[in-house]
Amino acid sequence: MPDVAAKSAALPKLEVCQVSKSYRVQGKLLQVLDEINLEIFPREFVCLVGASGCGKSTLLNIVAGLVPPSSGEVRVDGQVVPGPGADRGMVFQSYTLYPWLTVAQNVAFGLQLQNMPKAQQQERVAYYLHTVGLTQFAGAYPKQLSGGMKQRVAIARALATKPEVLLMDEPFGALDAQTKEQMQQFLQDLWQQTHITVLMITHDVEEAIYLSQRVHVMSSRPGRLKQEVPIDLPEQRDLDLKLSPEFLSLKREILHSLRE
Ligand SMILES: Nc1ncnc2c1ncn2[C@@H]1O[C@H](COP(=O)(O)OP(=O)(O)OP(=O)(O)O)[C@@H](O)[C@H]1O
Repeated sequence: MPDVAAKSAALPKLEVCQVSKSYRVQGKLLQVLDEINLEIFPREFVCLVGASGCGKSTLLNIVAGLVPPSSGEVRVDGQVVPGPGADRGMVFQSYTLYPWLTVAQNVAFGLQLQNMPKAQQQERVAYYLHTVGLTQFAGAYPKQLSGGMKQRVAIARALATKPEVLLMDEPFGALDAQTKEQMQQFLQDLWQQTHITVLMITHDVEEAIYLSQRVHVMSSRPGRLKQEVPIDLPEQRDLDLKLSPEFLSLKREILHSLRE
């Protein structure tokens, strides 16, 4: 975790500046997000937690450039981002692999769009398939994979273009409890290896604490960031940590904040 001095010296990797979002629904203005300000520093893993419908996906989609904000802006390395870009890799909750492409072709998809030479693509794909432990499944099709494996392919695909920030929208929300815990351990280990900057949304408080250095709690209607909770737990984590008094105390604090 960046200590306070190191953090203040570093420039933010990702900035969400005064972002608000409203939709017009049946002639009325529905304010979904109200003046969201957020800074994420290089190598940080930050989670947003909030009740269903509080605007988490809307915020992440704005950061990804998939939805325009009504006001405010998003910056990566200090530059305003006007739309989607290879600097932000995205992993969604639902499986978004192309069923007609093999695992390796799915991971190569963004590289092809960048017109990367074939040999370099193969090298990059092999590296990221190894990173997510799926080398043996390079030639398999998505329908031959379990839910957890599909999400590992989606993560490899998002990482393959070497984004500055990885954005994750409830990536384990569709998995059973046991697979979900395995994937949390997998993502924790992956982050230890790559130290990529991550912004993830989840409504699973334990998952947020286990994975992050900071958790932001969102309130609803309109969505606001109401509390920032630093997660002062050791960087190296295993699942037993979830039973420790420090972990349970953080969980209590965040659950209380969500209920207020
Ligand atoms: N395109 C849209 N038009 C109108 N309203 C929308 C649109 N997209 C989202 N909303 C509304 O914005 C609010 C926030 O939705 P959003 O999906 O961002 O919440 P969320 O916190 O991600 O919810 P969940 O955890 O259930 O996925 C909801 O009330 C939703 O109905």
